[in-house]
Amino acid sequence: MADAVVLEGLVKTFGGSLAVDHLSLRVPAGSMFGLVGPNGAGKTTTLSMATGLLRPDHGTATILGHDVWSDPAAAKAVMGIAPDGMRLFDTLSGGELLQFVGELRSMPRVLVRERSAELIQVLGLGKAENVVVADYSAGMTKKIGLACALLHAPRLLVLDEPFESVDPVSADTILAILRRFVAGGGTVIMSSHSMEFVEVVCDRVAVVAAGRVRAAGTTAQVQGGMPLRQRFLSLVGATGMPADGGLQWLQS
Ligand SMILES: Nc1ncnc2c1ncn2[C@@H]1O[C@H](COP(=O)(O)OP(=O)(O)OP(=O)(O)O)[C@@H](O)[C@H]1O
Repeated sequence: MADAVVLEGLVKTFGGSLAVDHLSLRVPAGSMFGLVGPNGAGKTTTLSMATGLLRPDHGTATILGHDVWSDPAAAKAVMGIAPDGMRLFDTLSGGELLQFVGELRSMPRVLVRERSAELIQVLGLGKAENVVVADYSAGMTKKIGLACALLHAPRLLVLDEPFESVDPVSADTILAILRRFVAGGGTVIMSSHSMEFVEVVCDRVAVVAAGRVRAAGTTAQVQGGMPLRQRFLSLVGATGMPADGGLQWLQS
């Protein structure tokens, strides 16, 4: 299987502190790929460098054969991204935002209208189509962000926590959309903190900690015969409450 994403030796330092440390990763085309790791592991920084939002200090990112930093237009044409906390033009309504994104992508207006109507309906945003995005709930914002990422029918979707804040019905819908996308040859990379979810949904997974890949492969390979949560904790080193019980004052 050809690789949809190839990351080689990515490095990013913020103010002398290493966020991503010579990270290399391959994501085969047609996979539903989960990127997991503790808070601050470097997932968002990695995805930002992979999608052309953040310039790496070192290393390369190649999307479907296009180098993200030497040929950004070609790379960005084939991907749809919904990064965490992405600033949307939130003074626009959901419908206007999709029109605007379509224009940025130089899509024909009729096509944008057709696809927007379908996405808004499927994602259950019908009542919110004419409401400004600033007034959306967290889950609605997630869904309109996904609609923006899907509008131009990309071949790679890069999603930061796509199911966070989303209700179970909408999560099922989003999952069905992503599965259909992958069945059609598309590739999805998603970051997530839900091990149970990644275990069920993703056919491949990479565990990142302190800016490095600790394990990567098919989900079954990474699990090594144990629940992903357990494998994750053993890979990243579980740190929890001290055995002697910290925070004694909470019981006072
Ligand atoms: N713009 C920035 N300026 C300074 N430090 C940053 C910046 N962005 C990220 N970092 C630091 O880089 C490290 C990795 O952060 P990153 O957001 O990539 O982690 P993450 O794995 O996505 O975490 P989370 O699961 O909490 O979202 C952290 O130590 C973070 O404080």
